[in-house]
Amino acid sequence: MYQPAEMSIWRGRVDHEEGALAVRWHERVTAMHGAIGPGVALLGFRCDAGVTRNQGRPGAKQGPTVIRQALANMAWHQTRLVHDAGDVHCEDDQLEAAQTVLAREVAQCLMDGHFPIVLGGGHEVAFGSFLGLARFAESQPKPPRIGIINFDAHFDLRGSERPSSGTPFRQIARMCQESGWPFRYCCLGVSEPGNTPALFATARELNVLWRLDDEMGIHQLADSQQQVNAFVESVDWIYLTICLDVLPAAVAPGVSAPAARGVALEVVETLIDQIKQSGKLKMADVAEMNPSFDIDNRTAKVAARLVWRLAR
Ligand SMILES: N=CN[C@@H](CCC(=O)O)C(=O)O
Ligand SMILES: [Mn+2]
Ligand SMILES: [Mn+2]
Repeated sequence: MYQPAEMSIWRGRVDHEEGALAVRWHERVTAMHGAIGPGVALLGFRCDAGVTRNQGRPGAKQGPTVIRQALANMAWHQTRLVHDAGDVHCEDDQLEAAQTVLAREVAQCLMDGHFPIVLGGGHEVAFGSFLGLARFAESQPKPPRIGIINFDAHFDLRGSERPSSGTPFRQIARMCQESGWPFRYCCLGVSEPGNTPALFATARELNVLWRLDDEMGIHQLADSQQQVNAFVESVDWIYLTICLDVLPAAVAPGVSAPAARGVALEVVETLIDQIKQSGKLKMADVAEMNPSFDIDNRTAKVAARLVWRLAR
């Protein structure tokens, strides 16, 4: 289920006649195995099972490939090392097993001092990511308060028996309840037409903090920043998860459920920078990249740009 990095994917334009600073990602990313020090660890989660189970449009399995391809050609402005930590493959419908393997890999990256960025896959990636972070948290002398910040048009709080891309935060809430941990979840960019009253009721029951997409315009940025700041202040560690369908469909068409409105990229990027500057960000993932519905690699490029920014 786990496969080490396939480094042949890291290729792109070469600008060496421009001098020593003319460097792109494909010339700097190294394989995790044999890594020379802690850095950013890119880990792919190749999975269609979550979206398929959630009545969505499959294709996210190819997400990690197209995000890496888009990253490969980006200019290198990074100050830290970036390692490719390989991929977790979900075979057929073996979603739970794939999430368990992802958790193991994430926990290992964290133990080794890396900053994991997981490339999805549907949003079922979040349960594996959180499991890995929770495992690492348990190894700390003092258990940290973990806060989840999800940029998403959807709560993904479905209560279905079968895990899917629509259930990860409900699964996490259940796990927290069973373990006696508080569930701290902040969902930014929620679309009212995209979530039934039942999901809003669940969010209320679980004390979820949220902000609607139509409360996140550029003119409302200060209020959004204040809400994010208050949440960040209330926790020790942050797990950041970005569902690409939080962005307008014109910016991110390559997802299972494109957003009619969405939150502007400039707002999402500004808030991500704010979260990063807190120094509490422990890991991140980018979910729902689906190349089957992309237009001219727009979504892959925007996903890569977000990873680029997180990995600065
Ligand atoms: N991970 C995405 N989940 C959304 C999909 C909504 C849709 O397909 O319209 C959800 O379950 O609500
Ligand atoms: Mn979503
Ligand atoms: Mn989602």
